[in-house]
Amino acid sequence: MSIIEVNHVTKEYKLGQIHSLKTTALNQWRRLTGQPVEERAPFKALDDVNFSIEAGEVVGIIGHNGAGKSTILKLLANISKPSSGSISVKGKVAPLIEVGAGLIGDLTGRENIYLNGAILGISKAEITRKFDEIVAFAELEEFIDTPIKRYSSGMQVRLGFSIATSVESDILIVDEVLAVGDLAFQRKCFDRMEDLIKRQGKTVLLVSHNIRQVQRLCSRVIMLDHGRINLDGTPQAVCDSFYEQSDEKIKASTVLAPTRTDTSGELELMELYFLDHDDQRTDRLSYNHDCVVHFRIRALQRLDEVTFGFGFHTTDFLYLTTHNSEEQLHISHLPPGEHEIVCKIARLPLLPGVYSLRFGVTAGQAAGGIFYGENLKHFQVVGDVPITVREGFFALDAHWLLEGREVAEIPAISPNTCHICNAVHNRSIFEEK
Ligand SMILES: Nc1ncnc2c1ncn2[C@@H]1O[C@H](COP(=O)(O)OP(=O)(O)OP(=O)(O)O)[C@@H](O)[C@H]1O
Repeated sequence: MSIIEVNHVTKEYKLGQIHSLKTTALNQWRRLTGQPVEERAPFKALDDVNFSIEAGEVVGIIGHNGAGKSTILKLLANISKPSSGSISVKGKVAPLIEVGAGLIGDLTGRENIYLNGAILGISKAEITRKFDEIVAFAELEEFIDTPIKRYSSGMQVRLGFSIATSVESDILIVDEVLAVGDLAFQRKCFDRMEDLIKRQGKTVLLVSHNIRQVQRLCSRVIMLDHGRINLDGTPQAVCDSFYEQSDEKIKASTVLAPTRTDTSGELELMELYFLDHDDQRTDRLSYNHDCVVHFRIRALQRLDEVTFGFGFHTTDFLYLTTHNSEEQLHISHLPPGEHEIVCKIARLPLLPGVYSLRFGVTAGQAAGGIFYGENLKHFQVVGDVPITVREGFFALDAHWLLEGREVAEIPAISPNTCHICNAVHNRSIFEEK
């Protein structure tokens, strides 16, 4: 029997109720002035959702903003009820869903720990036994007798996470809240979650926009799309598909993507484009094929000792690599006017996805450079990647050897002639004799 079962669950909200004050005032005004009052149809945050989870599974829930991720967690934590369908949860749930949820502002950290324990059905004796550990993990020793309303949101999350993960429970439900803490604390939470999962075999449901984190922690991932389950499968398959869909969305909106440039006024970037391996202008480059980046610039004055550089970054500004002309192209001076600079890239090693380009120019002694721009041009890398390459942004050109030889060259069974009976045995039989 599954530990969690979600059967045909639909959750409806009335859209107008989200901004209730504003909507009420607006409707009142319309009634007074004889205008039709806007009545909106109920909106389905979840639409006929079905899944079950076995004990010990670690399930990530991903999807775009408003896909229904938090709504599912709230239903499972019994914070809200489905409009139709049924949910069965067997076991004690420790939810960590909203910053400050379950904490009472006027009570101190100490009082909140006991209160939360009671809500989770934990005895006072157990809480007393775990108290120091909870406070130490949350790093709140100094503030434990301060009312929670004086805590920052990060401090509240630390306390909430520490309580939820210290008490005995069967199912841990964690929403995006972890992103609120500082990086060092996020790391600590991540390590604790790994420990709960790997050593204690706890059932965990995790909502996160941090797909890499989901991929690392989870054994299964559910992707939601407009309140429906779009995919349910292995982290690799579901996260890959999510990346592909996000890349497509980004690609579709890239024309309007803002560029970021900073120039001293000595140089202008006139044009920037790629040529593919067939010398065609394109924004679609092929993985593992040669390509060329063209930069057309205008020097507004004579420039001395010029170096060009460019790099690739992801659409969320993770810098991947840079290359500069310093060692290959010594430009002692560049006269005013237009110039064309070309950089040839051999066997583009970027894995399929959407990326963007940055470009910079330094001249003379100017420490900060005379031109720098990023997000200048989006491009897509397409192509088939060998199954040896699984994740990340680059494919290494690498080869495996077994005892100094390419594995493929060694026959599965190596025949040897037996010196006793003259028959051909495979190597292991021969060696045993
Ligand atoms: N209390 C509510 N009243 C009305 N609508 C709501 C309420 N809670 C959520 N919704 C709506 O339901 C939809 C799903 O919301 P939910 O918070 O589950 O999305 P999510 O996938 O967690 O999004 P995000 O990634 O932005 O946190 C959204 O359109 C949201 O506006």
